[in-house]
Amino acid sequence: MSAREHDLAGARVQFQNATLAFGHGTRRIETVHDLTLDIAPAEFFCIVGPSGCGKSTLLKAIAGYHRPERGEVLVDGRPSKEPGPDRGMVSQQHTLFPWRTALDNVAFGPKMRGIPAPERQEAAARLLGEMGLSGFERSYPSQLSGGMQQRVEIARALINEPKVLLLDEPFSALDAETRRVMQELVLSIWQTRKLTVVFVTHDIDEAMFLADRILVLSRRPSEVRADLPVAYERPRTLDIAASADFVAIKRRCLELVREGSSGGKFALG
Ligand SMILES: Nc1ncnc2c1ncn2[C@@H]1O[C@H](COP(=O)(O)OP(=O)(O)OP(=O)(O)O)[C@@H](O)[C@H]1O
Repeated sequence: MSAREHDLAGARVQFQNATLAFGHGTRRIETVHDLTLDIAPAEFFCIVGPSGCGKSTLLKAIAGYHRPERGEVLVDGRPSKEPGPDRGMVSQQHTLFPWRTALDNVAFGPKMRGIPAPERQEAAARLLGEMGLSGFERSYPSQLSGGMQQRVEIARALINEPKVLLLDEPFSALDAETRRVMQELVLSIWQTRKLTVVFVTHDIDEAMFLADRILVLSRRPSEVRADLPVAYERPRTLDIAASADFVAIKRRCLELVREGSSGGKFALG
């Protein structure tokens, strides 16, 4: 691995006894309680759990938008105190500037960092090509489908050469077919760039298709219900998905999330 490749490879993400909360006193809402977690460099890590348990807050803590009340959130050993280009985030909401073209949206980060126009535009065009959007550089977000807008969002995160890609239910608004294509795209980005990916989803099938590991969280204030390795080769074909072990992991995930949603007790050993 060259020095540059080493520079670009994924970062280690760690939570050390981290408690995440909003507000104070009687208005305090604790989302995540005393979480200790180690996500390896270049791991594809999925988080599932009941609605409102704090999955997005976890991603925001890694991104540096939310500081832990107690404990630490570390990226390559350094506390994540503020957002930075080493952590790119894509969510379900569209956050593209509607008045900028796809190219200018993607080139916006480098523009803010003072990268000259020809260089940033060339990099943005290259990434849009990689996302399958050649020919749409001059299109505005309103002229693109939901899936195409998400491709632009991903390109906008990738142009900063992040070591960690944070994806917050990025495909939940897309139809099943587009969603499957986008999942393949994210896998290919991850495999090519060796990034660490932290992916939040409500969809266990999506997590099973993508993840090296699945973290199942309980209801708020959430704690870890299970941390399940999904050690299957990719692509995960129908044969793999139908195997008894694979189905058993999926079933366990589903039961844990359902119990979490209804407040039931942890029943599986
Ligand atoms: N800025 C904020 N101020 C106060 N409370 C907040 C804030 N952001 C989130 N919360 C609360 O924290 C809790 C966790 O929210 P979060 O969005 O992290 O959950 P989630 O698991 O991602 O939910 P969902 O699956 O529904 O997207 C919720 O109860 C939410 O109302």
